[in-house]
Amino acid sequence: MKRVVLGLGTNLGDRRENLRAALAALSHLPKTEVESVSSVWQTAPFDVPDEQQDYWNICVLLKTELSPSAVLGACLGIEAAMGRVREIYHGARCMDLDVLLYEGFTQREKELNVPHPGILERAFVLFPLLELFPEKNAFGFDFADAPGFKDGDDVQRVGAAKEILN
Ligand SMILES: Nc1ncnc2c1ncn2[C@@H]1O[C@H](COP(=O)(O)OP(=O)(O)OP(=O)(O)O)[C@@H](O)[C@H]1O
Ligand SMILES: Nc1nc2c(c(=O)[nH]1)N=C(CO)CN2
Repeated sequence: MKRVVLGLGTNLGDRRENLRAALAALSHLPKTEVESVSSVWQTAPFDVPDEQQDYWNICVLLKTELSPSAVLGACLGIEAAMGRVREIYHGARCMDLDVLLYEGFTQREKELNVPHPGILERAFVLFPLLELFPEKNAFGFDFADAPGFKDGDDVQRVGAAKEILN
């Protein structure tokens, strides 16, 4: 089993229901277990082209026997099943699933770029990620001093996933 970290974000429609639906779908993936889920973080839209609602972001740690490309395929499938439409670059979306980290795997391709190149720059990823890995982690990343924490004023903890998403 490999450990995989996904980043989820939603800022269109009912953000609570969207995160619930995505987590339910992840829990039904074959050969995969959801090991832990970060708190829900409300974050100002970062690097977007228009006026948008705040995001709700979480990170999810999975254990899986799926390959990196199968995990990506599952993420894209969940986005599609939830009705995601891609029109504008970084437009508002009901669900975005990013493969942030996959244990023992690095690939720099447009179709699958892992570790995700934005991790250290994005407060909306760093806050939930640091909750999953408060100390050392198996991915060789030191999140604690990442530059993205400078945007921490725009990040608010909504609550534990257990409370908010049950
Ligand atoms: N690590 C990754 N996780 C998810 N998708 C990836 C990854 N690396 C490359 N991709 C590719 O990116 C495409 C998804 O782009 P999408 O429109 O969701 O980008 P975005 O989420 O808006 O931007 P960003 O990647 O900056 O967060 C997918 O078709 C996928 O093939
Ligand atoms: N706060 C926040 N901003 C974003 C997010 C996101 O998940 N949260 N996702 C983006 C494109 O993937 C662009 N900007």
